[in-house]
This record gives sequence, structure tokens and C-alpha cells, in this order.
Amino acid sequence: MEWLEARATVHRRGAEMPRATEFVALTDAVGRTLATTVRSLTALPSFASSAMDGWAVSGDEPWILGEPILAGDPPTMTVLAPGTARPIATGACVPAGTHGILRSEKGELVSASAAVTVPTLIRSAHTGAHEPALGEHVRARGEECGLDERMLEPGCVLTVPRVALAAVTGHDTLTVTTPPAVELLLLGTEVIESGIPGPGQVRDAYSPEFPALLRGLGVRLSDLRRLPDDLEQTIDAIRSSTAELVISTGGSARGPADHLRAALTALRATVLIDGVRMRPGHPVMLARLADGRLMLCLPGNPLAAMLVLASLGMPLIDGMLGRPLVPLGRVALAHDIANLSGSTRLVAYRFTDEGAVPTARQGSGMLRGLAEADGVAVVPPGGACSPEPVATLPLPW
Ligand SMILES: Nc1nc2c(c(=O)[nH]1)N[C@H]1C(S)=C(S)[C@@H](COP(=O)(O)OP(=O)(O)OC[C@H]3O[C@@H](n4cnc5c(N)ncnc54)[C@H](O)[C@@H]3O)O[C@H]1N2
Ligand code: MOO
Repeated sequence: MEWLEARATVHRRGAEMPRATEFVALTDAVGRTLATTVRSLTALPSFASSAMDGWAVSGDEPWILGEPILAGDPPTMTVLAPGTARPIATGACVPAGTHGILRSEKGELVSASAAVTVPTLIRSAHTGAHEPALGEHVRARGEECGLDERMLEPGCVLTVPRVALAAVTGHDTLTVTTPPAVELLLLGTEVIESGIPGPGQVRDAYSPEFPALLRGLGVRLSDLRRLPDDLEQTIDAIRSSTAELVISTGGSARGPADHLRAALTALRATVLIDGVRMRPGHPVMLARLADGRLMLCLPGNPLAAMLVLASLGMPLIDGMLGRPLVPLGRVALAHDIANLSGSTRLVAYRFTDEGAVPTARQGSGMLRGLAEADGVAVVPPGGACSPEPVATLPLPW
């Protein structure tokens, strides 16, 4: 399967999975996925309010000054009469009859005469005669939204501004997708958990940061298990998992110590994707277990596993959460990047003043090239030519 098609396929397979929802308080909503449409429970602003500190004025100057109006004061029933003004605070209700708000730095108070003690407002020198214009510095009722308007759509990630928008439109709780449970199975007899690897051993590249990465993607990590390269133990581990999505690393190829394929066959799983034309990462598999749960098998090589997780794991999880498929980005290249492989090449790059430049050390068993990268370019078969922009992979880190 081609890489682009694989991305769309995993997203669709994820979206087909059943989803549960729950209520959360707004204070717990950031980062969650909205499950239902959010409509405004009030117009915004819900009353005509002043956008500036100054005076609400009516008619021509000089204006005889009335009582101040502060934010939080109930709306006044008294219409502002021509020739009068009232000091007004930002956010306070604008009285009916207001022509506009004269900002505090644009007016000055004078005494009309020695006999009249009521302060009078005039425009300061250099203030234009037409300032304020009709409605100037007044936030009209409903200018941001009316009552019962669609504000947020299901599937959107609740970013900080979206949660704030839900709050100001009157919501206290939101309905969000329940995070699906994901289990990590890390395969490999040679893989050790801590310390300096001895001869023949490698240090586990995934258990320190994959849990945080997965939680950041919006799922609940139900378990992380480490397994030797053993068919029976692999079968037992998959069978005993209750997670809606099992993600494995290693054992995906056809070598003498790779048992995943045999385990999936023994468990009567359906392999939905058996390899993707991508470099690195081509041995990746997506399977549906007999009970309908999904399993994503990442290759063991660290660069390959990371880029498969970003390419396919993230869209799969987005689908499971009801989120849309994140579109690819674009970057301008400093130089051409060749690709004679017939597969999509994922190339880590750094930004330079001339454009994106591939990093060194991008062997699929390596990590240095990705660790120093600013992004990952998606180079199609045939290559990519500078200075044309090339697609980039949305990264989950
Ligand atoms: N005859 C062929 N052999 C291989 C092919 C091929 O096309 N034909 N593809 C190679 C590629 S590409 C990859 S990727 C690997 C995928 O193999 P597996 O998924 O079975 O992974 P393993 O063999 O178990 O491990 C590969 C490599 O990664 C290291 N590893 C595994 N787990 C971890 C971990 N948790 N942390 C760090 N490193 C890990 C493991 O020690 C191996 O060095 O197949 C190639 N072979
Ligand atoms: O396809 Mo492998 O995944 O290059 O390392």
C-alpha cells in the first residue's frame, strides 16, 4: 500500500471503532476531543458595551456630565440625552442614545462657567470634530455571535481558545470522547530496560517516552509489557490484552526471531495493512483482532518505529478519537532530495536560511538524525526538487 493511502486507511479504520463519550468540567477540557456541537447559550457580547475607558456621549459638545457607569452595573433604562455624557468603563453597558465613546485621552473636563458647577466635557485639542464616529468604541450586542449559533464542531481538539470560547458562551461542562485504552507490547529478547547495554543487547528506545507521547495524542495507556522473541508469549500477550488498540514494536519482519505474523495468524486476526511503501518503516502492519480490536505493529528499528508512529499511529488514534485527519504541511527545500526507491521517503530535516536541509545519520536503526531535526519531509518516489515546497509530516512531538 502507498504511504498516502495508508494514512487515510488507518484514519478510517480508527474512525470505524466504537467511541464512548463523557462530560468534563471546562477546567479538565484542554486537550480533549469534543464529541458534540457546542452552540452559544448567550449572544456575545450579550449587551452593547464600551470597548474603551472614556465617556458615552450624545449630541454635540460641550457635554454636561452625568453619573459614571462601571462594568457590572445593571443596564440603565435612562436614555442618554443630546448634549450630555457619562463617564464609562471598558466593558460597561452603553446607555441607549449613545452616539459613541470618546476615549479618556481624547476629552477634558472644564467648568462651563464660574456660576455653573456641573463639570462639562469637551474634546481635547487635536481631537477630530467627528470623533467619536457613530457607534465608535461600542461593542454591539451579538457582534461576535448570536444566541444558539454553532461555535465548535465535534471532533475538534479543545485548545485553550476553544475552551475559553465555550466558557464565555455560557458552558460549564463539555461532552468529550473517552480516551481509548492503548497497550504497548515491546518485543525483543535483546532489549533491556535500563543501564548500559551489554554485548548483543540494546537499550529500549521506546518505554521512556512512548507513554507520554501516547497520552499527548489523547489515549489512555492501559499497560506496557516487554516480551522476549517467543511465539507463545506473544500470542498470550495479545490475547490477554483488553486495550482497544495494541501497539507493538519489533518482530514485524520475517526473520527467524520475528513471531508477530505467526501470532496474528494463530489468533485469527485479519491483517488490514501488510507493509507500506515507505522508507523507513515498510514492514508495518495493521491488524484487526478476532474481537474487533486493532493492532498496529511498528518495526523494531528506532527511526522506523518513530516515523511509523507519526505517519500512521497518530492518524489511527485521531480517527479513534473522532478527530479529522491532520493535513500534511509544506516546506521549501534548500537542495533537491533524490528518491530512487519507488517508496515514499521520510526525511528528517533542519531549517537553514536557504531552506530545509536533511540531517545526517538517518539510518533506520539510528536516532541522531531525527533527534536534531526540525521536521520530516515526505519525499515522493522520483524525488523532490528545490525550491518547490515538499510535503511535511505532522509530528506528534
Ligand atoms: N530480509 C529482510 N530483513 C529485513 C528487512 C527486509 O526487508 N528483508 N527489513 C528490515 C527493516 S527495514 C526493518 S525496520 C526490520 C524490521 O524488523 P522487526 O520489526 O522484526 O524488528 P526486529 O527485528 O525485532 O528489530 C529490528 C532492530 O530494532 C531493534 N529494536 C527492537 N526493539 C527495540 C527497542 N525497543 N529499542 C531499541 N531498538 C529496538 C532490534 O534490536 C533490531 O536491531 O527488519 C529488517 N530486516
Ligand atoms: O523499513 Mo525499516 O523500518 O527501514 O527500518
